[in-house]
Amino acid sequence: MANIGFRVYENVNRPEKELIEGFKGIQTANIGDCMNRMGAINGSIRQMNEKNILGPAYTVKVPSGDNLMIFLAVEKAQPGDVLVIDGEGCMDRALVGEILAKFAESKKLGGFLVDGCIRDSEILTEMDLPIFAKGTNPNGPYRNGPGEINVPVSIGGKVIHPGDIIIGDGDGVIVVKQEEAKELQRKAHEIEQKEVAIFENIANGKGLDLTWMYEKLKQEKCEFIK
Ligand SMILES: O=C([O-])CC(=O)C(=O)O
Ligand SMILES: [Mg+2]
Repeated sequence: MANIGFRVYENVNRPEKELIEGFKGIQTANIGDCMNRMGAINGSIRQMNEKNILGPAYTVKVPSGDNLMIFLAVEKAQPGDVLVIDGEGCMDRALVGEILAKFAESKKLGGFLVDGCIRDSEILTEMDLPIFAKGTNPNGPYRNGPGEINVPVSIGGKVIHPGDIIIGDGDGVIVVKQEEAKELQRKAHEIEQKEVAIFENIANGKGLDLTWMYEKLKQEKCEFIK
């Protein structure tokens, strides 16, 4: 009988490195615009140290305030993997601190995305390892388990599967399925090009084309009052 709630799936279907690297330098906002503005996780999980995150999800599900399985996940993850930790959004104690972060950095992991809190934050914010979390709390975690590794997790309103591509910058985090990555990269580059033209027009004094806005106002019969 499977030990539901306390188990480790050891194999992860990771995307090719080149597929992941295709997102380098693309703003999350532009990727999100190619997903009908539906691709981001909740903004309560934010960048803690100005380091952008990019890599395949290595997921961990832990009970509120317990990090036993996070130690195992950091031990087992591969270089580049992003530790995606479903900590049930707990704000009452931290799940990751200096020890785990330095261990992860020594293993060249891709960073932490925590639906929960971190601590030792003055050190973590100085590190090169990308860290995204909901907040900080000096209360440490328990280390009792249970927990699951490489199961689908719920992070900020989105389901994240092991091997999904995690892309995060100062705006927040977008989650992309491997099979949709190539097309999104192409579309996001198109948006970048369009925006280059928009900014050129603004800079050259040509203003901003607001035809779409006036059409919308007309359609909704917006009233102008003198
Ligand atoms: O003690 C813990 O498990 C969390 C922590 O502060 C660290 O990783 O440094
Ligand atoms: Mg600590």
